Amino acid sequence: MENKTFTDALPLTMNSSEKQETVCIFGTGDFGRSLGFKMLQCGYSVVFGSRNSQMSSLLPHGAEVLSYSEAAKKSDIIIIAIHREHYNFLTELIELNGKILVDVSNNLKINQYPESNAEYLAQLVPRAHVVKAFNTISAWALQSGALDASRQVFVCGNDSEAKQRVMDIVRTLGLTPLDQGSLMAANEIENYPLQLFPMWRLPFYLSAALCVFFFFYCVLREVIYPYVYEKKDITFRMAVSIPNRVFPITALILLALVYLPGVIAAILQLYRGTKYRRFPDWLDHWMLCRKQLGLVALGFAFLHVLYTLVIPIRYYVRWRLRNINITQAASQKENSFSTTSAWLSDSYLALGILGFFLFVLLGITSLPSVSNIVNWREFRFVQSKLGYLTLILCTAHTLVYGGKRFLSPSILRWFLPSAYVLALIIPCIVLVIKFILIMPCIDNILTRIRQGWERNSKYSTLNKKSDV
Ligand SMILES: NC(=O)C1=CN([C@@H]2O[C@H](COP(=O)(O)OP(=O)(O)OC[C@H]3O[C@@H](n4cnc5c(N)ncnc54)[C@H](OP(=O)(O)O)[C@@H]3O)[C@@H](O)[C@H]2O)C=CC1
Ligand SMILES: [Cu+2]
Repeated sequence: MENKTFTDALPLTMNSSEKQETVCIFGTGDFGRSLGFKMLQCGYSVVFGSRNSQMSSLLPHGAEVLSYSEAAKKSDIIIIAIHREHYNFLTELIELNGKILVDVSNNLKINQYPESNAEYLAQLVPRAHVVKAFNTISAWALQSGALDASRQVFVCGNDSEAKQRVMDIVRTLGLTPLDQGSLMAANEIENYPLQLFPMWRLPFYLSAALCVFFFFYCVLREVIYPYVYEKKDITFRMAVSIPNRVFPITALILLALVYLPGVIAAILQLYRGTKYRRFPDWLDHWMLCRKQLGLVALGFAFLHVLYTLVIPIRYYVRWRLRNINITQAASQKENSFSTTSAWLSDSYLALGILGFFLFVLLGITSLPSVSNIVNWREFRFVQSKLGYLTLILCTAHTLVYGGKRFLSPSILRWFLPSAYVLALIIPCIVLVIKFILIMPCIDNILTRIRQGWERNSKYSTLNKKSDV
């Protein structure tokens, strides 16, 4: 990477004839310096407020350093790049009255203080207009220019003019401001950088739980059971064969779980007869992480493909094929060709390949760079229609692979059915309910509910009366 230093800061966006806007930054720490560097680059003139008003070699070239109160006089926008614990001295600065104070601070823990840092600042300097911004951008990213993943700057504040001016700065710095409303949103904005993969947590835990459960289930049925009853040591199956069951099963169940909340929501709407009631929190959260669930499912499907491709080079498989050949040669008897088996094997492979292809297509269309170029209707079409088609193909792939083998009672071991039978439960439930929901009579009611029609007309007349 190109090694930039603070002294290289040169205006990039403003030409010399334009009057440079002055911005004041309180605090010459890591963040204050990085932001100052970026602002100088973008054509602002920067004045630092500091306890030590001597110019240090660490500060960007072209910036001025003054005492806090002197610096505050230079600009009506002051960025407070100081930790909340040191805000106290700001109460004594009368120069801050009427100015726009930008709170960039973060905390070490979620909900560390009763009120957000920005609200606390607003209490300390009640006559200033406090705007929360920049806290999700790191000093390192500002300095190195590595802002690709985090160009979004959440902005909130009670004074809309102040907020607008801060958003203009954000835009000039090449970042994307996202207006989050009043200062009440500051708490959420401050908690945001402290969250670790919030939307990925449920998919990760769920897939880990499914993998562990199905792994031990398969080991019990396919390794321990033969050992107990036939004294056969087939523990080697734990390396490839069993994972190659666990991964597709996990992928199929996760894919079904992407579509399950949608059908639950539809059933809830049908039952309540209105769309004007909130879904329970767990359902809301589940709906919000469907994309992540789908991507994790795609990862497992990919693993299944890799594990399947190595089957021909496995020692056990080569040994078995050779033995069959030798036995047939010795007995001079050829196994007869079974058209049914050929059909079954080819169709489950074809279903698997097509299912995987559509799965990958679904994954690609969920990427922001792709979903941004299709409209909402096209996105819904791909994610819903194509998604269900993928689920149908993958379920059929599993069904054909198992065939009647999984369902015959003789395959029960310790009363446990094959893991594939368990894997098919949720996908089949989702597909059956979906099939019922798209039947014209039910689909009509659902469409009307979604257009705002209330089934319980007495309720709606009462409502209208109370509105009057
Ligand atoms: N570092 C980062 O990547 C990010 C930081 N932030 C936020 O920016 C703010 C500044 O962070 P950062 O620059 O990393 O912190 P630093 O500790 O590096 O800098 C804090 C600055 O605050 C000033 N300050 C004023 N009063 C005091 C005091 N009593 N004791 C100590 N320092 C004081 C100091 O400047 P001086 O010596 O000039 O007076 C000091 O350099 C924090 O609120 C942080 O949460 C937000 C996003 C990212
Ligand atoms: Cu498969």
